[in-house]
Amino acid sequence: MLAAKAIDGKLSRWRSFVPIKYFASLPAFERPISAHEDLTSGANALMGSFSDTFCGRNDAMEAENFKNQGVNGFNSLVKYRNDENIRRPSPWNGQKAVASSYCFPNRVHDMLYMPLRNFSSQSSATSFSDVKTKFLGSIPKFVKIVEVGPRDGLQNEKAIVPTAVKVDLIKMLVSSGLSVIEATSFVSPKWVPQLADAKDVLEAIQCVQGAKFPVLTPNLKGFAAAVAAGAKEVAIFAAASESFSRSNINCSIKDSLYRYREVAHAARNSSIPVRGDLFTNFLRYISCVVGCPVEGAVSPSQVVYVAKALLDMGCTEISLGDTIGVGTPGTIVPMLEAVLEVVPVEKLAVHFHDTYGQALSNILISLQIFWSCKNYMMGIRTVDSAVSGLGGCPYAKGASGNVATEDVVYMLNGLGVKTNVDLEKVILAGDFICKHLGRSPGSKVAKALSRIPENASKL
Ligand SMILES: CC(C)(COP(=O)([O-])OP(=O)([O-])OC[C@H]1O[C@@H](n2cnc3c(N)ncnc32)[C@H](O)[C@@H]1OP(=O)([O-])[O-])[C@@H](O)C(=O)NCCC(=O)NCCSC(=O)C[C@@](C)(O)CC(=O)[O-]
Repeated sequence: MLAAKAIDGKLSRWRSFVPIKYFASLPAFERPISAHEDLTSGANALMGSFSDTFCGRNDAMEAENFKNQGVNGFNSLVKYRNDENIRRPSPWNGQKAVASSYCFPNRVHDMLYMPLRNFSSQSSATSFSDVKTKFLGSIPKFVKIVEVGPRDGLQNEKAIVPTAVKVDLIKMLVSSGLSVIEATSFVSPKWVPQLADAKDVLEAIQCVQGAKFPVLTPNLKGFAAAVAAGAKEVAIFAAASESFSRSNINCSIKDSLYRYREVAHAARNSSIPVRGDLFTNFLRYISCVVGCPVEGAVSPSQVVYVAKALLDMGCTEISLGDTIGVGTPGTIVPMLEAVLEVVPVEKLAVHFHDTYGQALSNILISLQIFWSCKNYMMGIRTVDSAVSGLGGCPYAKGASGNVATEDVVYMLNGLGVKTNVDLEKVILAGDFICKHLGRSPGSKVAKALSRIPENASKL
């Protein structure tokens, strides 16, 4: 087991830019711990919130004991509090556990947190709209989900997925209502052999109606090949970190921007009718927006520099990628604030990997964020995700999958945000590709629903 100090040292790589103003209302312990707040003061704060919660004298003594044991005590305190939460009635909302016992037999923990809603992710409580206005007012009514599984997901698979399976997956995703599906990449097959069939995939889905199929293009060669295969939208991908740029596309940030200006120029000039339609969109990525596998924390100013360059060259949408999934709301908010200074909110998208399990909270804070000085009253409206949480980047060691589309849809349904995506159909698509890959679904929602008897679910 790693010593606590070593873990703390590793984590401090990602902790440089912690804002307090967005989190001022959080209890001290739940506020992001900044570099100068150590675990012992976290234990102090936890003890405070713990004592508030349980009030009893024994609890206070227990908490004091744990506190005196330093870091180990901190962990024991968390465990003690969790155990007590299970043993006692839920202290936060006073609701009794009502989940039908046959759904989660012997799962006291699940039952305590199960809302009184018969497995629906959507609140039926009348007071929910008040809560929504108070806390979730800036959340858009509609969120566009950009499905990146067939590209970001499959580029990272050890086994090469047959073209026909990729095409079937894309068709299933379209039938679920997803309106933008990143289909593949026109990159060097020596670098990403998993997507060497880009031309065949794109040609095979030309007749599929109902969705857009952007493809990644790292240079003019990729752009030309994509257009020849029928692409109507291309996405470029720059990095906010110098080292990642070199390992991912073999050139500096500056050189990559030069290449992308060439692609942008070609895109603008290619009012070439592409199989009947005009070439429409030129989009997208900045990788490593809060952390780089080589350099550690990435400063918001580096992201702003690249974002401004992409905007100036004509990108219609800029997706901010936490490529290795190290961000928390504590680092995502200052990065977004900085980028919103130069890019209008309606042109931004977020792209989170779930390595540390932070993706949904990062999405939620991105939907909530608004830039009061400029009167943006709504947060970000475009979210990337991958069916079944597929993904990772072959050039970002340690990056795990993208946030799962199923989990994002479930959360947005729960918030009453429209996506036009049918959760059940995405789950089927996830099941299809996971069976092919020989693994169980990476989506928590898909896993949970697979455990519930069919007639118990009202989703
Ligand atoms: C950019 C290059 C091509 C430079 O690679 P290079 O080796 O520096 O390029 P080069 O110009 O020297 O060419 C080398 C060879 O590649 C060929 N080539 C050159 N370009 C192409 C092309 N477009 N399509 C097909 N072939 C190409 C070229 O013709 C030549 O072939 P050879 O003469 O040796 O036979 C390479 O580094 C590359 O393909 N990198 C792509 C890496 C990649 O796809 N990474 C994953 C996507 S990024 C990501 O996942 C992050 C993101 C977007 O999801 C956001 C997030 O998660 O946060």
